[in-house]
Amino acid sequence: MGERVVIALGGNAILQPGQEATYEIQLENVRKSAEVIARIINNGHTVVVTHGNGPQVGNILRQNEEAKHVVPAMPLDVCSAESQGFIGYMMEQSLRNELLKLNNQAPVAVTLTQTEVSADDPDFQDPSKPIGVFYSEEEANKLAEEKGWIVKEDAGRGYRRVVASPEPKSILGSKVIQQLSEAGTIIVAGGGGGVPVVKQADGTYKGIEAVIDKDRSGFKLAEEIKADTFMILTDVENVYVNYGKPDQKALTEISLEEAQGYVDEGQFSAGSMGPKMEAAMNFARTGGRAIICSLDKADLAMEGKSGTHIVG
Ligand SMILES: Nc1ncnc2c1ncn2[C@@H]1O[C@H](COP(=O)(O)OP(=O)(O)O)[C@@H](O)[C@H]1O
Ligand SMILES: NC(=O)OP(=O)(O)O
Repeated sequence: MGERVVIALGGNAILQPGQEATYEIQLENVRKSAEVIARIINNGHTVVVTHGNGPQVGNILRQNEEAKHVVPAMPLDVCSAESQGFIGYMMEQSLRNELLKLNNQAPVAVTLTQTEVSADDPDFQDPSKPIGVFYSEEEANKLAEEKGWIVKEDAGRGYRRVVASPEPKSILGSKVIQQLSEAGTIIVAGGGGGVPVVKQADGTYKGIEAVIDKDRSGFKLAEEIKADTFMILTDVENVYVNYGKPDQKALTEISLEEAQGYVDEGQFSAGSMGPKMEAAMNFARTGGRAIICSLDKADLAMEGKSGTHIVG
């Protein structure tokens, strides 16, 4: 039977480290992702796609800062909204085109989503979210000094600028996303984690400068719209124990208890697999099906034939 599945697309699905961030390269990456997602839809599932924006929002922020003497610079929450629009445009068009190739007429829509966070979140004091391009340690330190950036090492892949990444508390408008999804519409939502907003004393919302982790917001979205499955797509086929060591072992199906044991052993790096495992385990705790798998084999993973499955 068809399931309602939230798919969180990793940064690699839009731009791989080292690739030039041209429109053409990003569109082709998105098209390839859409090809796999279209197969899942064509197998009878209703998909809500959510995606990262780290490279894109970093580049948009930089464009704003470099051109601020010509055009006023926009704050980071507005850059986040711009990145959602940009990636949502590529994703909607690519999904529709790939579905058409399969003679599938499923309706596709993008919702520009806001995500509530707390202004008191500790990440505002010690930012952790890498955005934009990668630098050598030397280049990164020079930029930090010149521009007042905070830079950190990103999961062994180089140095990047970091910004605050508060924990998502709720997805604004998730009811509408749920209704559309229950009616069979394919939705792109919560892109880049959603635009971060805070609730004010009078109940109104306003933007706050941060970038939310899309695996954490993807879990919130999957929970709030009561999805059957939450699937995190990345560039490795499985989650591994002793990852990168000669005795690394692929995990195929693990219980929450087993997963917690590996978390306690420190098996999952903070800047990469850690947040994915945290999000997948949180969803499994709600009784749903949680999968971490490679983008290329997402359709197989959906049928239980690939990836790491965490069961509650
Ligand atoms: N235990 C582990 N098992 C599998 N991959 C791991 C593990 N620990 C760290 N990783 C790394 O996590 C990466 C995926 O995280 P990340 O690059 O942040 O994903 P994405 O950009 O796709 O969201 C993999 O490419 C791998 O190098
Ligand atoms: N917002 C976010 O998590 O982006 P990346 O996945 O690109 O880091």
